[in-house]
Amino acid sequence: MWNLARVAASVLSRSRRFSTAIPGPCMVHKRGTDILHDPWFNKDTGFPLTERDRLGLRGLLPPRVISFEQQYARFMESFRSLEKNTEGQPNKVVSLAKWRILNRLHDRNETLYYRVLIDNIKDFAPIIYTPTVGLVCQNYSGLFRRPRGMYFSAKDKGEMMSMIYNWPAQQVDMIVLTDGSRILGLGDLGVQGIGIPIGKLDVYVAAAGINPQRILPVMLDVGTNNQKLLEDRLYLGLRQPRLEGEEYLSIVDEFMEAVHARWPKAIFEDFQMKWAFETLERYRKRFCMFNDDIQGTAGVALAGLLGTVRAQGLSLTDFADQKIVVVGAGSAGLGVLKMAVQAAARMAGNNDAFARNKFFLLDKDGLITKERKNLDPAAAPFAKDPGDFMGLREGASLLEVVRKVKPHVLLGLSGVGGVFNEEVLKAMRESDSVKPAIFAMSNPTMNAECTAADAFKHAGENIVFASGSPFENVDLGNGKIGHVNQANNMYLFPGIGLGTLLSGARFITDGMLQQAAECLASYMTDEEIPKGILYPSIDSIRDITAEVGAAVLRAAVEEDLAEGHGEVGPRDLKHMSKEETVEYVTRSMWFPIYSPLVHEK
Ligand SMILES: NC(=O)c1ccc[n+]([C@@H]2O[C@H](COP(=O)([O-])OP(=O)(O)OC[C@H]3O[C@@H](n4cnc5c(N)ncnc54)[C@H](O)[C@@H]3O)[C@@H](O)[C@H]2O)c1
Ligand SMILES: O=C(O)C[C@H](O)C(=O)O
Ligand SMILES: [Mg+2]
Repeated sequence: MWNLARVAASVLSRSRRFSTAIPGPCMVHKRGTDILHDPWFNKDTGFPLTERDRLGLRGLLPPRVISFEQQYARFMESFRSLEKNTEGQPNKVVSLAKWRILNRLHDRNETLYYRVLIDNIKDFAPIIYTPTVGLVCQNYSGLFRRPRGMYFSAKDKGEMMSMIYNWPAQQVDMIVLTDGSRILGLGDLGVQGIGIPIGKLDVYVAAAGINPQRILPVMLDVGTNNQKLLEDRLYLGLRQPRLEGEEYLSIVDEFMEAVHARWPKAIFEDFQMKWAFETLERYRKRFCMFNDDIQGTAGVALAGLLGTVRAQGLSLTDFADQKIVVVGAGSAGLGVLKMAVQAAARMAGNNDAFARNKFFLLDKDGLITKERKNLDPAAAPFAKDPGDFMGLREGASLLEVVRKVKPHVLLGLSGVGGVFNEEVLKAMRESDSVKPAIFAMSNPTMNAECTAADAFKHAGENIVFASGSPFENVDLGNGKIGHVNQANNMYLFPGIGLGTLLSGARFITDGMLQQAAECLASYMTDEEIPKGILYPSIDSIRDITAEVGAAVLRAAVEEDLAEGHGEVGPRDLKHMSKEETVEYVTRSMWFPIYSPLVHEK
């Protein structure tokens, strides 16, 4: 059950900072320029003289040794001057320039890259992740300089088991995989979608402290149906239409078996988008995997929805009475509905039918009812009986639904920018809630269902607002601020991944995901919530991830799924208190500092 007592405990733990122990030595099998060209080991001008001797680097670098702090300051200075020099230029130009400077550092020196990323996560997350990552994917073939991650294509059929051994790392803990068929709200971007696994795994490193030597971004290229890309002479992917049906699944099956054979404990995240539900069902009991668009998004949205109940001064059990209009019946929207209905049903004493009654689902053809032709089986459980709510008919428009339902929450996961137009937002003024909530969760920024400014302007100043991509807070005048929340699955996926990894569980269960959502929901205090602050600041993402990771780990222990990780076995995990589990998760996070390098043949 949703437990407000957690709130107090979680606030206490927020003062705790992650520790930075003195690093142990790191074995390296290379020497000389090979080390300088390897971003995992490269320290640029930071190699101490003794290490330069040991590793055959003397003379390959300018003589002065620069400290890590100085290197950090130098990078930040160049970043700030780039910001200044690009002031006033089009958004796209500025965003790509910022991405390039970070990407160059990523390619050269990962330790420094992840350190600046962690320390400046609020500023840099929008560059390496949403929304700029969308722009990077759209332009990937032109931006391409060097590969990152692995590419498996339909042409590799029969070869994947051996290909997987081409990856240089001995151990991989976390894999993010896409087939590029639905990249944010930008559609099919084919091989260019690799930017998403790269960006998500950067967030895994920054937020969850997954060791960057143990991550693997993967693109599964089965073709693209994007005609523009197929005709683009720079396009780097397979120039063929997407494989479908059994042909498609046989490629994914082969890939899954190949990876599992080498790293049976690796966790997969964010599975194929178009095939999201089918692959989730197909693999979730055989492999340690989850689908972030379905499951991560659901948890983050649910945490926000529960926050809106608290913001209205109601008790959490009142969630069961909230009327929620979900716009978008894809992998994300259906995932949110499923989890929200389960939570509402629990609160209403397991009355599933009662809970469903309060949810309204729309897609591009309007309100989904049981009369819908070719009703998607995944949407069927949420389809309304036509006419049963104030005469709402099959295909009713969003405006009509909002006007009649007067929902407490309007939640968009449609991928369509601007569908919450002025009329729809104005209709939300008639909401039955004292603090109506508007969640424009589609990414990137251009695809958000509305902007933050429009939401406060048209729906009123008393709303609670959340968006998938970041927006600035809105100045409402007279010293009042309209707070903008970022309802993005980045609040949960790092903790789900890290908690699962440390638990050693072989599967990710609904119970583990529910605990993750519940943990995030209880993170905000009773002082913050009435101000419309539903999620913590991204600045505290490591602390949040430690809490979420611990919640996931403890759920795995409770379900008897935990097999332990490294030296810490299942019995140790069982005996850890909640606080000790959070400490353990925090201690397990990799933190970027230069380790002494020792050459080994
Ligand atoms: N904030 C987050 O954490 C988060 C997480 C996952 C997905 N998303 C975003 O959600 C969006 C959708 O993702 P998805 O995987 O569900 O995509 P999808 O393609 O599976 O589903 C899109 C759905 O929107 C519906 N739709 C299209 N046009 C519409 C319109 N004009 N009015 C109403 N509905 C309309 C479609 O019919 C479909 O049901 C994307 O923009 C994605 O970036 C955000
Ligand atoms: O990538 C994001 O920012 C969130 C989500 O996974 C999405 O697909 O939009
Ligand atoms: Mg996604």
